[in-house]
Amino acid sequence: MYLFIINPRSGGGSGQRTWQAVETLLKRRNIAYETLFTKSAAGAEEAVCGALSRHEAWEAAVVVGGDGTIHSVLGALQRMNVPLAVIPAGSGNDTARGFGIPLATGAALDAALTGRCTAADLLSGADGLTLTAVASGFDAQVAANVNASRYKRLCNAIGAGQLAYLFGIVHTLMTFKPCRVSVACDGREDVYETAWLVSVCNLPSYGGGLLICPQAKADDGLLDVCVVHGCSRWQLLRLFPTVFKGRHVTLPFVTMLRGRCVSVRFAEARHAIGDGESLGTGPLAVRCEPGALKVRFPQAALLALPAGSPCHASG
Ligand SMILES: Nc1ncnc2c1ncn2[C@@H]1O[C@H](COP(=O)(O)OP(=O)(O)OP(=O)(O)O)[C@@H](O)[C@H]1O
Repeated sequence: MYLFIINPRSGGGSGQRTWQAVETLLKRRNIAYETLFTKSAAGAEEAVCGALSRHEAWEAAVVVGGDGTIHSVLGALQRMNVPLAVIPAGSGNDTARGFGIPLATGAALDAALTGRCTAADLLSGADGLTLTAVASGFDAQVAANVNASRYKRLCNAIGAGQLAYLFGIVHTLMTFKPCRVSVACDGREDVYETAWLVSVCNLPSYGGGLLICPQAKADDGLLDVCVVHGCSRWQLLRLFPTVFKGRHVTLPFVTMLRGRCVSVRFAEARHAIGDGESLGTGPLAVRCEPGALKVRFPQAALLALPAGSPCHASG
């Protein structure tokens, strides 16, 4: 039995359209499933636990949505020990990218139904669990500015949601000020006087494919950290195109770290996001929870994730 968790609003309405396509395929293939439509992140965990308690043997809980929707159900899936599968329907879909899950609906459904499982790490902190990355500073401010903007609604209305983030980057670049940050990684503390951003990653990308920590692996028991500091606005702007290929990591104003426990303390209040969702403006302390979540991924992605094993029903 599969539980489909659907956020119709994700991807500006793509969740609803994607579910309609999935439903047709499931009926055609005679697959047994239940559905849970969630209206907001608040209460999603409880609703998922309630739905999962009704049966013993779940093959997987399949999220039809984006990274934010996945974020809202991580605690429930970990608690109920049910594998996560994903049909990407968000705007970023970095969880899917990180596990080699295709963005095309039919192929993603195949992976959900016939894929293998890996025991993926999670980031755990005071604000709960995160699967992709916790980002603080400039990137999180871009997200906050875009979400509060009029241009986001305008761009979504004309079907150009990604354009809003380009506006957001330019808007934030003009107003954001770097400041001192202290980053402690497994007990070793470093201070950066003019830091733009600190990203703590479990998967390589966020923001719709920005390879901020290209070496991050979901199942290595470690968190990868990227600190951008000591550069001008102009240098930061020029850094962006290089992040699509992960080539920024060798730049002199980029420091990469790796560890199990990471804390980040900016000298001034700075926004933070986990899986793209707001975590407020306080200091961060996150640790890696190795192998905390089973995730289904396609057979074809086995080379990238060698720890794959057959998925077993859970209860
Ligand atoms: N379980 C949920 N059900 C309904 N709405 C949710 C749920 N979890 C989060 N949300 C809200 O829906 C918004 C959009 O969902 P989601 O983040 O999945 O899609 P997206 O933002 O389009 O894609 P992505 O996160 O991949 O960039 C979230 O920002 C959040 O406000």
